[in-house]
Amino acid sequence: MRLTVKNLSAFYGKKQILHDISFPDVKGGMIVGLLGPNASGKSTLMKCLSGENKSKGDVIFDGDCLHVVGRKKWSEKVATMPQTAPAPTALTPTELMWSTARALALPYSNKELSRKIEGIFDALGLSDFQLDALHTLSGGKRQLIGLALAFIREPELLLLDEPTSALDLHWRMIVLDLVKRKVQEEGSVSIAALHDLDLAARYCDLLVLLEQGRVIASGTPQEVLVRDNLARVYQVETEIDQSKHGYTRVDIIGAL
Ligand SMILES: Nc1ncnc2c1ncn2[C@@H]1O[C@H](COP(=O)(O)OP(=O)(O)OP(=O)(O)O)[C@@H](O)[C@H]1O
Repeated sequence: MRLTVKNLSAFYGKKQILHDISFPDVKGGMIVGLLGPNASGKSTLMKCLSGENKSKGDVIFDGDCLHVVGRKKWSEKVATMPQTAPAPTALTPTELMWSTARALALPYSNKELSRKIEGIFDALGLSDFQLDALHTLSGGKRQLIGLALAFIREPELLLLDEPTSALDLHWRMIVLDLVKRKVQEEGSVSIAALHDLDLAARYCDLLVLLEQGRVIASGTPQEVLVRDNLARVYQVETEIDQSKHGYTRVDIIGAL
């Protein structure tokens, strides 16, 4: 599995939002972190990679070029967890999972689907809530259901738009540990838009730092998370060090 993104540009109407986005090829088993301040283009890039938004340039995954195979075939391999959690309706998580899987015509028997849903709910701590109406669940739990809906598709390319924004510290780690394990075991690729730089440093193999729709830096966390990049893009003064567990750590001193 390999994802290539070269010279990707995207527009809303006539306004260009993404400008010639390129980053190093992503191999199976890797998590890519998309970083950048509000409105830098992370969600737009996600939507281009999922095929939801039109784009120009080269987007090639597992030998298929997005702009050649078309959205329908592309979407068979891709699942997105959008920035917004599933709406707080009267549906239960179980009903939502079943209706989504059947609407997507996922090729599982009832028994297989039931087992898969059970496994995902178990991994995400949702088993006790599976028969509760969504509107009775917390924002964090509904965010986890958004992730469960992406997992049920067993995608080769998993796109996560701020997947942990509503989660507490414990669940942030559980979710990203799970994504890491999945991509490593399945050889799939995940791209996650993240605001938390320490989580990005800890879980991502490659970081892509955006500013106003352009790539400012891409590479390993050590290469991208440096004082000058963070001062330029986020207007913050930082000190960067290594935690004793070997992760890059960003100490934010203050706004510039
Ligand atoms: N549907 C749309 N129509 C027109 N412009 C849009 C639309 N969606 C986003 N934009 C613009 O595109 C730019 C990039 O937005 P985008 O949502 O991709 O940024 P982001 O980095 O994901 O931001 P955030 O961190 O706040 O979620 C912004 O200037 C935004 O106003």
